[in-house]
Amino acid sequence: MDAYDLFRKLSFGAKFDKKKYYNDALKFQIVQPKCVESQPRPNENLELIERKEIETNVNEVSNVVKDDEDADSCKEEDEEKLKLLSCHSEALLLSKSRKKKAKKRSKQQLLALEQEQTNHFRKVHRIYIQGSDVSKPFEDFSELSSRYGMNSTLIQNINASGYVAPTPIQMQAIPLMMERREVLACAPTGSGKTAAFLIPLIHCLGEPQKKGFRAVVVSPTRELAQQTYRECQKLSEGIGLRIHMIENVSKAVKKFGPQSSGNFDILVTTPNRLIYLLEQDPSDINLKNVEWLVVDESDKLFEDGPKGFRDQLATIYRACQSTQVRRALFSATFAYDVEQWCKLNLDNVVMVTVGAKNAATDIVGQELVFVGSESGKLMAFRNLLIKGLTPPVLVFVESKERAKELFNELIYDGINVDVIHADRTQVQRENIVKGFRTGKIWILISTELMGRGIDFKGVNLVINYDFPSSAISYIHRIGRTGRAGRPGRAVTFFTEEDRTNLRSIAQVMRDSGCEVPEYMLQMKKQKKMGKRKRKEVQPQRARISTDPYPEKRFKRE
Ligand SMILES: Nc1ncnc2c1ncn2[C@@H]1O[C@H](COP(=O)(O)OP(=O)(O)OP(=O)(O)O)[C@@H](O)[C@H]1O
Repeated sequence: MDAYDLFRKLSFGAKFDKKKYYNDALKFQIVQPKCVESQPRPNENLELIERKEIETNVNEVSNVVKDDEDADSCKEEDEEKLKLLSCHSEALLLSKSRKKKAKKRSKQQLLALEQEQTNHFRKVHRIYIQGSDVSKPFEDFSELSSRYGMNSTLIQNINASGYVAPTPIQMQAIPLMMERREVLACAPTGSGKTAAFLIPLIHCLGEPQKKGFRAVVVSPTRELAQQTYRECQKLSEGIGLRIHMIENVSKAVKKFGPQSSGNFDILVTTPNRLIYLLEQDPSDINLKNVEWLVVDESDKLFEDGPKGFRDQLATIYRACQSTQVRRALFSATFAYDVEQWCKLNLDNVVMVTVGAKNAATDIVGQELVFVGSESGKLMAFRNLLIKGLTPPVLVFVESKERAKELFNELIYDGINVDVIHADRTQVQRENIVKGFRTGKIWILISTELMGRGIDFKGVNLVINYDFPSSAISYIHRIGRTGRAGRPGRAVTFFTEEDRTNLRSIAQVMRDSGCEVPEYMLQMKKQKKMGKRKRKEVQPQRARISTDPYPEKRFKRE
């Protein structure tokens, strides 16, 4: 290859200003010589013949030289070719890697865009998360079949329950549990937490099996366990899973003990009954195949002391020995202890919070009413009755004694009222709950027993006859109204003696958009106290009575 060839190859595709560089282009044979229309001049022919002769001579000489140089020039030619080839392959590689990078960049951009959309979606629904690789929330129940292959019967059951769209906690907690992630979830009262854990649980268990219990749901009260049991039955209808409660411990030994068939899948229980069976020697219930352990009202169950379940919960955890066990904790209120425990003990836990932590649901209109004294409470209550109340109404008092006292006062007013507390028999409690649900009972007086988790549809009004002992208790009590998006109302009586908790409850009210007098928020903050001390600070309330000496203080046994 000569210099001309090489130049032609290297300049292939390049554009020259052929007018400006005509002579050079001609020299390198990039353009054809312009045709001369005129005849050659007479001397020109001679010149041409001479030039041709000279050229032939030169060619001959150069051919001789060329023969000698052939070997060398071939080598050079090869090298040039190789250079060109390597240039070409390098260019190819470069364009390939550029394409790859562009593809990667566009994939990253797509992922970033998707993440931005997900973040926006969470922001709109006030879903806050903590944890790594958090599953994408979903918007529509039908997505569960396309994303997770959810059983169509389960989807039908969800629709049959009247759940048109998922609530925010369901949007985020369901995908997490479907992907078998351990979860600590905190969402407002009445926001559908029960279905948020039951739906993925039913999906994950799949077909019924004969391996004994594969899921355990722990609730703090029997009433709540019964309610969860019913919801679980409703959602798993037609799937065949066997759901049980521990009705009677001696029957439970036969049903679930070592000699049993193992023909059961989900257990919904309070801690005490389960502990009784676990602590028999040998144990009367086997939890070694448990795949899901759900703790409802987790902050309550984590409380220690005589009313707390912390020790029982620890025993239940130990009994669920499978390395495959996944745990999920749900509550409307958040406790620092629970969060720390989850961070330490759960596997790559995801924490989900909907709305502000420890906030009252904002669809409940809340009022604080100063009633002066205990006798003032009864008057204020009767005033509300005179103005007209729309049942069902739930009234909270501090203790079972006070529940009985108020009941005895109201029963003579000819009101359709009943009372529920721990001294009533199981059958009585069940009948009362049923009566209140079906509208037979209009006003139900209760202790803290009904404060958490109970879902009475359409409770119009909650009256805190006795001031709640903490902001947490207030949030749960007033959360019995304003559920599943329906509006509600809560009236809280207070006296001079209730100033200890007034500030924190006023703050909860302000945070959920209610008006409260400024002085309440300016009151001195209470120091953190131990349980025993808090009990001592609880006001000694006068007996609820219209007898001649209602203000007489006395100590109840
Ligand atoms: N997606 C949904 N659409 C409409 N209603 C729903 C949906 N999910 C649940 N519900 C209904 O909302 C009500 C409250 O649900 P649930 O009892 O689970 O609330 P919760 O968050 O557990 O409240 P709490 O903290 O008081 O225990 C129930 O009546 C339930 O049937």
